Amino acid sequence: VPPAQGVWPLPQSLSSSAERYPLRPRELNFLYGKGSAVQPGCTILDTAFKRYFRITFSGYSGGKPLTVNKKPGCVSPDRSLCDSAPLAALVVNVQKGGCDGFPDLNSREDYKLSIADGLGSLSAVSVWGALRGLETFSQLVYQDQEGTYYINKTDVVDFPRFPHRGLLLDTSRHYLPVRSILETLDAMAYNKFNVFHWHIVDDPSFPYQSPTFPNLSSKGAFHPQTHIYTMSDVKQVIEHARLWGIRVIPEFDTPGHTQSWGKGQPGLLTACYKGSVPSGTFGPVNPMLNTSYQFMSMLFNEISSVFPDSYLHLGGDEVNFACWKSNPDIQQFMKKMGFGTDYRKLESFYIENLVKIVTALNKNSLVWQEVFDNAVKVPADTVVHVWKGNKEQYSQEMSSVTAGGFKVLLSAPWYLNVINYGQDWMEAYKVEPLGFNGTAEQKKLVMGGEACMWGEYVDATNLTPRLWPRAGAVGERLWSDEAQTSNLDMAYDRLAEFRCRLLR
Ligand SMILES: CC(=O)N[C@H]1NC[C@H](CO)[C@H](O)[C@@H]1O
Repeated sequence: VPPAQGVWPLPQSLSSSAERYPLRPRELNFLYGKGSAVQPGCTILDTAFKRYFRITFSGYSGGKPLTVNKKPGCVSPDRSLCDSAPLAALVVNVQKGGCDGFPDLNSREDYKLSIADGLGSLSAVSVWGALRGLETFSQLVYQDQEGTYYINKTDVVDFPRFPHRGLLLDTSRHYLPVRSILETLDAMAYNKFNVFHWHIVDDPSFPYQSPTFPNLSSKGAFHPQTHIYTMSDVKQVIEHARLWGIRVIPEFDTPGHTQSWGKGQPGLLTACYKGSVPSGTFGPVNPMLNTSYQFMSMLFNEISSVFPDSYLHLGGDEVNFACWKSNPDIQQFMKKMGFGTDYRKLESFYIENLVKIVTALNKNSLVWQEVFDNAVKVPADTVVHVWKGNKEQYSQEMSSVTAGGFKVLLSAPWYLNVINYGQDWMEAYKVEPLGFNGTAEQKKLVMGGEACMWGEYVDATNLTPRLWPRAGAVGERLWSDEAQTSNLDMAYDRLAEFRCRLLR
């Protein structure tokens, strides 16, 4: 694969020529341009320069400068006469200042990269775009058979097709050690993903250590000391992600998927009944008790200060009404509220109250599609996350949600926890997020999507091989131009090359 074609995801525009420049690792400098609004001392780029030096020259052992080799077609016996001068520097110019912030949905990730006449120049509007350009630069460098590093004369103008390009990890079905999360963030950056959707708690375990409610993890985690995320673990993940330009959006899924919550917060979940007596099992959060909302208010108040992103994912998926139906107090409450026997109204009552709590904390909400399907009244800027059904069903859902005026994210065809024999990356690659019936206005409401790796059968032993390079197919679909990425054979060659890079 010609090196420039190896860049993954494919840039919006890339042109390169046979002209190439050798690179001497010990002589190449990443420099801030004189006019750059960002200068040394910007942690994000200072650390990125170091990181990308290691990544670009990952095969380099620091030995003597490698012999400089022939330019193609060079006939002089004196090899040194043949090569162009080595690339001396990559000069980075960032238009807007700001290095101590966090990426968000509106961050500018576009950049321009040109390698010509022995000089590399990278310009970007923000540091986040500069990070994307550094990733592309690192993928343009290659070694010839003698090990000399080269980069071809190249011009790149690039920007993402969608602003929300996410990956969900589920740390409840199986605990994932922090190092697995950090490694995943690194691989996400190589694929230009920019959102880590941390599905941090669920039915089986509650590993998030809440300073406000320490019993939630001490009673609800798989192990109260070893299978938890302390505040410093959480802050380490958030900072590591920030340095890569990746947002961290936590999901505390309620009212369903909350079995582990009940261990540390007695009285929070609905007691299920068998006839007229409690069965001893528990169901969704009890939506009729004020104590439930007081608890949620305190917990989400803490979560809002721990996680800086302006979005929180509230879940709202797969609420099983059977337990609510069995409980005589709930039955009483349904009558009092005039909900009749429509338990979707009770679910809406709960979600509406929760969204009010979260909105009061100045956070925007992401919710799974059931919240929309059950006609829950939510603020207009709530993002609906489509996850159910086959192509026909999720396309219909995308159409309905955007017709309702809501922003939308697509995950349904990208449940990578579902594995098949062979090259199933192709199915993920062929997805067209805008392939539903709708007006141009509706299409503008598609913020992007997320690949999901649910943890029922995934832990640190198989997470990475199950995720990569399959998730790369989603990464290219969400970053690159649709028309330029419709050929599976070309994608195969580039993805194979990219996988080799990942293995370095
Ligand atoms: C929104 C959503 O996906 N909810 C559940 N659906 C099935 C998944 C496994 O494929 C997980 O169990 C997940 O918790």
